[in-house]
Amino acid sequence: MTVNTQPVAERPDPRAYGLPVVEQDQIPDELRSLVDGVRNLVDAVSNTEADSATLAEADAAVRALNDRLNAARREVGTMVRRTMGDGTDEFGTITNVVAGTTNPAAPPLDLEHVEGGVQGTVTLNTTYQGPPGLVHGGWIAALLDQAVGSASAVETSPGMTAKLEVNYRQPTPLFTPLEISARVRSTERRKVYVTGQIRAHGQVTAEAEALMIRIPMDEG
Ligand SMILES: CCCCCCCC(=O)SCCNC(=O)CCNC(=O)[C@H](O)C(C)(C)COP(=O)(O)OP(=O)(O)OC[C@H]1O[C@@H](n2cnc3c(N)ncnc32)[C@H](O)[C@@H]1OP(=O)(O)O
Repeated sequence: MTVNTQPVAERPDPRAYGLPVVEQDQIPDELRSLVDGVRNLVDAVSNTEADSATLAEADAAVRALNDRLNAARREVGTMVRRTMGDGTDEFGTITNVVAGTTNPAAPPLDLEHVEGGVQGTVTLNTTYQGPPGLVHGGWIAALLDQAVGSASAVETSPGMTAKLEVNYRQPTPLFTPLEISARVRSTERRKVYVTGQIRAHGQVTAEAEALMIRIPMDEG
């Protein structure tokens, strides 16, 4: 049977779709620390003016580490279950490029469930730079896509983005706390209409209107 009612309280368990699931609180502290360290490493590499000898030494060390870490890899599609501050459970892809717990390319963004959707704060460094000192427009869209997807998932059930329209109202600055928020506005069968905003210093810098299509769920 296909679920056509909304909102739905139950979320599908990714294990039913053959995907491995890791509990967020079972991710080792050492891996969390490594992710943070590599995030800082990417920033350092992006901006370094170190001499050639230092660069060659760093290159050799990083290549050796790659070999050691690649010796044991997770399955593609591995999911992580996170319990938000209010007790709502959310499943996400563990390497999601915007909010994946183990992905150093993902900025440190934790979206929390609030009435009608989600919100969170993130500060971006030059890894996310587009124009000088400003966030790349593609990353602005990515942050909004994640926020509308997460809002739709926690307010209804997980889905895919069918449409995302972004309005870039003001330049979005680096090194500034950005408030990311999204709210579900309405639902119609599997269609979920969501809006999202990014604010810096209380001013909207970008906003989105999105259509999410909920994944059809078989109920036995
Ligand atoms: C916590 C997790 C957060 C994750 C956030 C990240 C989200 C993402 O980035 S997802 C990745 C980007 N998106 C994609 O790759 C999606 C690619 N597209 C697809 O897979 C499909 O087109 C998909 C799933 C959107 C819809 O396909 P399908 O499930 O077959 O839906 P379908 O049965 O055709 O349509 C269902 C309804 O949606 C409508 N619809 C579907 N696509 C669109 C569209 N693009 N525009 C308008 N309406 C649409 C249909 O008209 C239909 O409406 P109605 O109920 O009125 O008849």
